[in-house]
Amino acid sequence: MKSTMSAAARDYVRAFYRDNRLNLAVALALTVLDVPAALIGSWLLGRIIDVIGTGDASELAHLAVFCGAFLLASLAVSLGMYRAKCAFIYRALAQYKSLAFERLSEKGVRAFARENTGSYLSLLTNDVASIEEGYLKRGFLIVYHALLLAGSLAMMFALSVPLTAVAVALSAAPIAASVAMGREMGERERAVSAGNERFVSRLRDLLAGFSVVKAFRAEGEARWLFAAANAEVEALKRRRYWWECLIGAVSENLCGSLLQFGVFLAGAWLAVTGEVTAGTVLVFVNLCNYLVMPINVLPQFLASRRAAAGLIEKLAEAAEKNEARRGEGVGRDLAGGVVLDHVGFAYDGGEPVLSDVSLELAPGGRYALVGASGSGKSTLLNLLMGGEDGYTGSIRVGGHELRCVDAGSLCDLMGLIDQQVFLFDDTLGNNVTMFRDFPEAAVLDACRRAGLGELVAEKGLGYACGEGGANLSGGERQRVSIARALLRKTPVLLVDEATSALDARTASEVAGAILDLEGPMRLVVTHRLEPALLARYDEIFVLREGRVVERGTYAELTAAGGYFAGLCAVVG
Ligand SMILES: Nc1ncnc2c1ncn2[C@@H]1O[C@H](COP(=O)(O)OP(=O)(O)OP(=O)(O)O)[C@@H](O)[C@H]1O
Repeated sequence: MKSTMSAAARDYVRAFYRDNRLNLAVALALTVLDVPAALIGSWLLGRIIDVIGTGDASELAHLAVFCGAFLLASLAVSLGMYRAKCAFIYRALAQYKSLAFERLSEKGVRAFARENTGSYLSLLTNDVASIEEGYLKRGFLIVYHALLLAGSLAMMFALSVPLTAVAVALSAAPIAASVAMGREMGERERAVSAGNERFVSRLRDLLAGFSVVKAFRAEGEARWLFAAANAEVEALKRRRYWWECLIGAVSENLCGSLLQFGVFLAGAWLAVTGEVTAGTVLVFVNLCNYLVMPINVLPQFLASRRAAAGLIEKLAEAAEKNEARRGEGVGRDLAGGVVLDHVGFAYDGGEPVLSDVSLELAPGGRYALVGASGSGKSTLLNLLMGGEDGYTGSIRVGGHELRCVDAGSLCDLMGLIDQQVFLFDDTLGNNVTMFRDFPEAAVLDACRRAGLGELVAEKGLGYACGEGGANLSGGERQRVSIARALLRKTPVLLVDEATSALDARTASEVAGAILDLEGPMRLVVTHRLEPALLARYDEIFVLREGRVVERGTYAELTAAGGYFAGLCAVVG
């Protein structure tokens, strides 16, 4: 199984064993010891029957003492085994999930824009539960049952060769049936994983969009969407469970009844002819259970383990997709500024969203990007954030072509104040610092400049923001995003309609605060065409259907009386 795994998937398997080999070794050693315990139990039953036949009371007393000691010893072995297994399995899972999250957090920014986060939720919840059951727990059970099968056969062989031959012959058909059916199990397990992924995606959307659903009175439709996803995943689980039961029933009926009756009858005949004792027949009948069980479960367990290995592979593939780009580092002085030269861009081979865009943005400069809705403003900011590589022309950042710049270095350069603000269900302070260490004075200063001064003075940095920032107003949420960007002090600040949720006065104050900043180059997308603010930009770029149709200072553009002047007239 290991050889078919990719190198990336093997990394995840290695995460199970990191600093966990001692737990594994103890668990395996005690699993191995548990096998003779089961076989000795069968042997004891046979001995007791034979002693009854001889009527030797003192031998029976010895056996009773031995039985007591044996039960205590096997209990100790079992408890030790379970404890070591628990220690191994749950450490392995914690390490596996940590590695998965570490790899996901290293992905490029475009990964989270383009991929379905529902699939990651499923990979880290449902699939982890399948890996726990199918890969880790069943791994031990496979060892146990394989040894039990081998040990039972060896013991049978030692007790009676002809009776062992009968048992093996009667096991052949059910083994073949069980192996053949086990293959289908893997398919069904994978189908359940894919169904879980779709279910989690749908549920996440319905819960995240709950307010929209309510506002639209679309509860009935939401229930229908949920019901469809729910029914699909449960139907897939039903198919999987049915197959599991079918394998069990076929193996148990074919193997269990046929084997036990067959061996019992053949053993009785050998006992009548004096070849074996009655005790030996009883031991055989009991050992048949240890043949039936492994034949019943081993193909299933091996199939589940293969299916679970497939889930590890799936996670490895998902984590590798859209990996953050490693490339050239760019100095924070941003020598040469940001230069776009005849840039064009289209989403997924569609119509061009940007065409022939050429801009020069100097370090420390103030630039505004204006244009009607859908003219490509956000797309342009997204390109500068490294969100898409498929542009034509050239974008040079500090002298380096953007698509060759290291993703981490680009993040250090670019701060984004976005339209949509994500807030953690945590304190105001942690939401501003994003859990990183900053001097408190710097945090307070950023809050004050972002217009959060009053809130912080009244409620403090420890104020709980609530889920998604539910305890803050829309404007306060946006100010948190502005405070974050101010605190990071990146050389470039990209601002996408950051003041849209603020009232006119606060919006002007916040936009003014961004313009007042010393140091960063600012590119501000704005629909607010306030003359007092627009007059403060070094240059305004006017986008129309993806093209820069006008550029200049506010005074120049208004004097020209073109498209920009028209936009100002409409908005004003
Ligand atoms: N991820 C995407 N995939 C496909 N098309 C997209 C995507 N994002 C935006 N578009 C399309 O690209 C065009 C430009 O969108 P963009 O968001 O850049 O415009 P905008 O000027 O920022 O608009 P607004 O002012 O309304 O925010 C639109 O036609 C939009 O539908």
